[in-house]
Amino acid sequence: MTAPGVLLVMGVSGSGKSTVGALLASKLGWKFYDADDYHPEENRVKMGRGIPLNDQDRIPWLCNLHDILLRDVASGQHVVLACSALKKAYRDILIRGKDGAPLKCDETGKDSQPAEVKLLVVHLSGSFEVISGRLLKRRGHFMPPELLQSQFDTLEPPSAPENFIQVSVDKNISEIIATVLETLT
Ligand SMILES: Nc1ncnc2c1ncn2[C@@H]1O[C@H](COP(=O)(O)OP(=O)(O)O)[C@@H](O)[C@H]1O
Ligand SMILES: O=C(O)[C@H](O)[C@@H](O)[C@H](O)[C@H](O)COP(=O)(O)O
Repeated sequence: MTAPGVLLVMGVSGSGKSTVGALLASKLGWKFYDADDYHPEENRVKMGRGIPLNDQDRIPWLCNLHDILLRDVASGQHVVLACSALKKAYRDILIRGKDGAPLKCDETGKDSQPAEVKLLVVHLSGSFEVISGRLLKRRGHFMPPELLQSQFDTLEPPSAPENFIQVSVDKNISEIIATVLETLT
């Protein structure tokens, strides 16, 4: 497979995005972003109070991430992004920004290309039981485990024509990493 500009590691809270994403970035020598680090304070406070985010809360956050990805990809930087990206519309924003794919003109203004991010989505998929068990053991994180049901309710697993693979969280971390790396080669 031609390497995508960006590997998006997505899934509900506790599915392993941060752990898997950071390891993949380190193995690949790619830059790593954890989308959690880009939430505005009000989103963190809201989640910390046990209130799920809504589209209004998430869209500006995703637009900001799209801009960061586009900037990196344009400079030839490959990136791994760990981000919940629960809905297809959210993944579309990561790829194209909020308003679809604006045309990016070259200096002469003659040729243009869509300002899209080429994404391979890695969906870490698992049961409520397995993931809630992991969240209950996780310490020092702002996301309360009680919000997990809302994450499952919101989740739209990727499907064709999205460019994606689904990997079970029942595998151990090394197996997950190996599966993703095999897909990339
Ligand atoms: N495949 C796995 N097998 C066992 N434990 C895992 C696996 N993936 C993640 N974990 C553990 O589950 C917890 C949640 O993982 P984390 O990477 O924080 O998830 P997320 O970023 O999706 O919220 C962490 O304690 C992590 O060590
Ligand atoms: O879209 C969302 O509702 C948020 O992104 C939400 O998913 C949250 O940020 C993380 O799930 C918490 O962090 P972890 O995913 O690391 O638990």
